[in-house]
Amino acid sequence: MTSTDPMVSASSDSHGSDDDGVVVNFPYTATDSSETLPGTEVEPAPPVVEGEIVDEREMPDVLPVWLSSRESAKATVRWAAEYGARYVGFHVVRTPLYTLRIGWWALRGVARGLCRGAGWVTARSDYREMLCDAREARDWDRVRLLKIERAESAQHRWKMTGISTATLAAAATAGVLAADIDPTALGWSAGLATALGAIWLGRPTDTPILPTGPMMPVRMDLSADMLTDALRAAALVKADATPSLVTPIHKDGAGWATVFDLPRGGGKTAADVLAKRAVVAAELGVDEIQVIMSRVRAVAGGNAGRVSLWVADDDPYLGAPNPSPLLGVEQFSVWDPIPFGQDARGRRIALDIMWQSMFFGGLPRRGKTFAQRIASAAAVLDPYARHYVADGKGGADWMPMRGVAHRLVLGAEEEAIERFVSMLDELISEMGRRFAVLSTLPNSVCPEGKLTPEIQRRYDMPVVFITIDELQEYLSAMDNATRETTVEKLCRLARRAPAAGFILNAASQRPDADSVPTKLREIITYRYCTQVVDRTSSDMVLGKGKAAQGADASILSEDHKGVGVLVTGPGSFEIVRCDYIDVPAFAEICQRGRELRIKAGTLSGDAASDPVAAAEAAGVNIPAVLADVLYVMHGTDRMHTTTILDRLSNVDEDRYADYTPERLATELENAGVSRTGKQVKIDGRNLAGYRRADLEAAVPAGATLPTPRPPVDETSTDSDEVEG
Ligand SMILES: Nc1ncnc2c1ncn2[C@@H]1O[C@H](COP(=O)(O)OP(=O)(O)OP(=O)(O)O)[C@@H](O)[C@H]1O
Repeated sequence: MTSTDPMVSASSDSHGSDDDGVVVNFPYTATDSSETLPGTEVEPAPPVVEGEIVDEREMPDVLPVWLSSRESAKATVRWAAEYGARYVGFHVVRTPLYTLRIGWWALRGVARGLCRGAGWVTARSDYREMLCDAREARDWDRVRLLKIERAESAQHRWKMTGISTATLAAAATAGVLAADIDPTALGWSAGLATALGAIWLGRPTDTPILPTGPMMPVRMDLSADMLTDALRAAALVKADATPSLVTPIHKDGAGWATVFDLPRGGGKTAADVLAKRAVVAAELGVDEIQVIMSRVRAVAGGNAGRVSLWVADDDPYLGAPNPSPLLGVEQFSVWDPIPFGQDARGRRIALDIMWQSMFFGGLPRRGKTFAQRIASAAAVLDPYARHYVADGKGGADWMPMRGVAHRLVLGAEEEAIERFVSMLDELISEMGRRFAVLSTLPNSVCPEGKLTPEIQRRYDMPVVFITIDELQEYLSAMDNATRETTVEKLCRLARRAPAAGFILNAASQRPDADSVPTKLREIITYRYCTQVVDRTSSDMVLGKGKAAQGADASILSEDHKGVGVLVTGPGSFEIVRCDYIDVPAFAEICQRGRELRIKAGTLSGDAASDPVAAAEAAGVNIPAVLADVLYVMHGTDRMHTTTILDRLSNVDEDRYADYTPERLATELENAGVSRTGKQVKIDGRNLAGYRRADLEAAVPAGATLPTPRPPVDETSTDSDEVEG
């Protein structure tokens, strides 16, 4: 997978039990992958660098490990600088304590110096000891001899002391007179020398002058012993065995990295290590979110017992949101990888979405919709992508799509469900038409039986982007039979339609079997899960057995907004911090997408006839309540007031929660709406409500709808059996 946009230098890592095609997190392994990961951009890994070689087949490199890449060198220098600053700060704070301690040493040194005075004390104690010994032995000759020697040596010491003192005094005087040395400076120097000498004499021999203390700038310092202990505690390595470090443990970015082999004879595999991430993390004294592990496969020189480990200094998924690179892009092609987010080390993850389908799940308010919107936003910037959008909640999340979506279905009431189902039918018809056309094309034009960018334009087959948010709202509101056929239709769209240029992008909140039908999930190729409560829920979104392989979204916390586990293949996954596109930014992207479509003549369907989108594009000011009511009435000619109020609350609870029918009527009247009738009949029920035409009539003049594009041959066939 390649990126055409230089901004999108994408990569994807894997921690799975079989990292097909992704770069393992350890940057010193060249290609830790066995095959190309479908859809994730692989950043070319730096060459293998071995510090202390365990593998005899490889020669040691000249440079140390930390100099093997610019990132590693920069990280090490940054770490050293931070360490240095902490070290200095640590001692500066303790300066008063050091002053007191050194003062005490000096006093003690002076006392010792005075007492011992150039060996007098020692000489006297030695003499006494020898004299005692001689007396005890009644060796009177020796006693006499010692006394004579003592007198002589005392004479000698006095003489030497006198000579030394006289010499020092003469030298000082000569220095002062001849060399014009300032006597004060001399005095200070002598004082300083004396003080230093005293400190030296008074210092306890077992105490260093500057103590070492707990001043590491990072929260985690990985050592070989710590790693071995952790693996032993996790029962991955026996008590008498040790893992072999393939690369030495070293600082790598905001963490510590190594590649290690499990010892033979222990009966454990790299997959066992990945499955015990939480235990390894606990034993290392960090959160499991900080432990990034992956297998190193044979293609990268690895084996079934080789693990690449990176332990982050801190939680790598927190911090200010990362704005999406799409915000600054004028136009985008869905045939290119979509910038999606970043991995733990800040490396870009891009998704190649052609021929894929996507599913997003997880607990509410963790960033599911935001993540789902990234792919849709990229496709909005492609004027040759046609959007079908269904939002079961009918909130404000997808409101900006009104200006670009060929079909837009909001809410999950009975009538909305009907429109949702007919949208799926329309898509399946279109899929059939496309396969019928593709099957007639010569091999030279359609070599793989799939859509190509050329076929896309020549045969009017825009890439179809199907966004379904809050899928559970639709499925849970349906009767069993309808649910079953709907799931079947979705499965057909996810399984067959990608070859015809259909990309399904669905999201569901509740990770249960009804909301995430297993047979649909298993067909979907990319699955993304934000925080969930347990491993079972995580598996519900990501696939059976994924948590056991390490792809476990229950390790995420409430603070991990916009962070999720992305599964991109049978054995590949990554924890991704998604790029950030909020609703205003998404609205700008949709505005741009609309302009691109008008220019390319591809604006179609609902968006082409939406008066509010046209007015907004023309810069005409529309009262917010009028725009919002028209939005919630999207696709319907009339609506009961109660339904409008419910839907308005979904769009903006703060604004509309207190609205009563009377208040709504007043606000709309103030916005220029004149009702041709106050009652509307829907499904035989005649209640207070509004007609869409009355509201549209109130949209200020000046909003011109774009010229409709030339009619497209909509001939469709129900046959979708011609596979790509
Ligand atoms: N990539 C991100 N970076 C930082 N914060 C984010 C990111 N994505 C989402 N958030 C934050 O998380 C909040 C919830 O996001 P979102 O609406 O997508 O949640 P959700 O899971 O779809 O919730 P629900 O199921 O209720 O619709 C957002 O309002 C935003 O503040």
